[in-house]
This record gives sequence, structure tokens and C-alpha cells, in this order.
Amino acid sequence: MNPPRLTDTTLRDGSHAMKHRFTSEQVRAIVTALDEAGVPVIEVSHGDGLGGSSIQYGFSLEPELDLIAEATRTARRARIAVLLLPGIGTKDLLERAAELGVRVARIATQCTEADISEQHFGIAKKLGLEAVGFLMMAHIRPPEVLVEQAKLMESYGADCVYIVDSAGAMLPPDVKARVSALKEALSIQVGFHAHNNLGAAIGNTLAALEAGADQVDGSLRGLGAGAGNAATEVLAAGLDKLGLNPGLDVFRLMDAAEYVVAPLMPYQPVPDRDSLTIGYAGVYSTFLLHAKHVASRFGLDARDILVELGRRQAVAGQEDWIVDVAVDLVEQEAGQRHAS
Ligand SMILES: CC[C@H](O)CC(=O)C(=O)O
Ligand SMILES: [Mn+2]
Repeated sequence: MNPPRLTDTTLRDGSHAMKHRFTSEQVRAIVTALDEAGVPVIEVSHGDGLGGSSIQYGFSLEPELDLIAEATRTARRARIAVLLLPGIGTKDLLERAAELGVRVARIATQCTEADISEQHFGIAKKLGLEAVGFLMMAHIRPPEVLVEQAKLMESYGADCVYIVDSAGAMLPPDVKARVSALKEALSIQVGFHAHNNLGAAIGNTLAALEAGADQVDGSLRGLGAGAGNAATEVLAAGLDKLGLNPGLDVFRLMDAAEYVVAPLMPYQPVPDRDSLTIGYAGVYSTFLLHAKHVASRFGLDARDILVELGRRQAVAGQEDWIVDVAVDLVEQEAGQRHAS
């Protein structure tokens, strides 16, 4: 195992948990703390990436380019990264981020849709940015499919491709299989981004390192969507104990989590009933509210709907399946009653 490069995503994945209400002052405090603790890459964007501020995904309290500018002004050593989802973020926004001093573009697609990212990798490379690919919801496809998708990103110019456990649905064997398949097939770096819905974010990240991952993500106190991410300070402590500390100041990160981030968090992300259901079912967290509404209309348990959606491998954008599943479950129940 080698010491990994750590990207902290408190100011991007954490934006989901903050309902996109980070302020410049908070960005300054968090970037200062991470930078002083030796974190080499700090991601700053709306939770849904550049251009995410909208009625659909939730408006940012302050314009995200102002937050990004604050981050690049503040960081002394760390490189600032942004996330971009093709279809949400635009070329113009990426150019403006680069002008503001952003050095890393992380380009995210569903794990079966890497082909929509070619243009975006091209733009990022043209702007002189490091380009990192993010294969989201990677639990829904086997390693060989992810290899094909990662190879597409590599051919578009990616410097690294991440396996992204968006729903926190993986366990260590799932992570190892996927990361080692990419390591074997690619000539570029491989990364892993965890969510904690099954309580396995730290264990999964360590499993990714065992499988050869070069880059991993964390966020202070695990601040992130759903059950949150692997906590940066916990990861740093674990890496240090394994002799894999890439230069992180563990005590400073503990202090940053405790005194800078915890006081501004609206809640501590944990695998509660809802987020555990998401990880257990392996579905996108945005399905939860819709499933709850449909469940109450049909007299069902939302968990049964979500588990069935996971079995059918529904991905974001297929929310219309929720009603189909509910109808099928009601019919199944009626059939069983009739038979008994
Ligand atoms: C909507 C983008 C998403 O939050 C990216 C990510 O961090 C994930 O899929 O886990
Ligand atoms: Mn995430």
C-alpha cells in the first residue's frame, strides 16, 4: 500500500448536507484549517457541481464562484478542485473557475455514461487542469463494465478515474474488486470516494488502498450527502497508524473537525433509518422522498419500494419507476392474498 493523495470534499459533498448554504467566511475557515493540516486538494463547489445552484438542486446562499475565489485566495499550498457534471456545469463556468485559480476538475457521470464526458475532459485539459473522472453509483455495475467506462475517460485525457460509491452501498469486497480491476486495466491513477450508509466508509476506503487506490476522498466530520463521507480526520488517523500518512497533521485535522466544522453543521450525518435504507437498497438518495410519498399513497413501506428499485438497478432520472414498482408490489400482495 502507498500513501494516497487525499482530496477533502467538505466544501462540495458537504454542501448537500448544508443545503448549499456555505458562506465565504466558512470557506475561509475550512480552507485555512485543511491547508494548514497539509491536505493537498480541497474541493469547493455546489453539491451538484458547478452550475448546480438552481430551483432543481437548491440555490447556493452565496454565488459558488465567490466561494471558489475565496478558497483559491486562502489556500497557500493546497490545490482547489471543482466538480462538474456534464449537463449541469458549463464550459463557461469551468473557464471561469480556472481563471480564479482552480487547478483540478473532477468530471462526474453515472457509471454507465462516461461517453458524455469527452468534451468536458477536453476542455479541462485545454485549460491546463488536472482532470479526474468520477464514475458515480459504481455499485450497480460489475468491475468489467466499470473498466470499459474508465477506459473511455482515460482515452479522453483523464489523469485519474474514481470508483464512486454514491449510495454507500458497497462493502470491502465490492470496493476491492472494482478498484483492482481498474488498477489492472488503466495506466492512469485510480481513486475511491466513499459514503457511509452501511457504516463502512472508512473500512471501504482502506480496502480501496489495499487494492492499490492512489487517491481517496474524505470530508471533515464526514459532512456529506446521505450518511456522509469517510471522515477526513478519522482517515488521517488510520493512515498514520498504518504508516501511510501522506503528510497530514492528524491533530490539526481533529481540531478542524471539532472546532471549525462541527459547530456549523446542521446535523451529524449518520446511517439513520433513511440513509441506511438507501445503502441497503443501493439506490440514489434522491429517490427517498418520492418513494415515501408514493408509499403513503399506496399503503406500502417505502423500504420495500426502494429495495425493489435497487434490484432493478434504477439510476437517477428513472424516478418514474417508483410508481411502477408500487403498482407491482400492490398487485403482488393482492395475488398472495387471493392465493391464500
Ligand atoms: C450529484 C453529484 C454527487 O454528489 C457526486 C458524488 O459525490 C457522489 O455521487 O457520491
Ligand atoms: Mn459523494
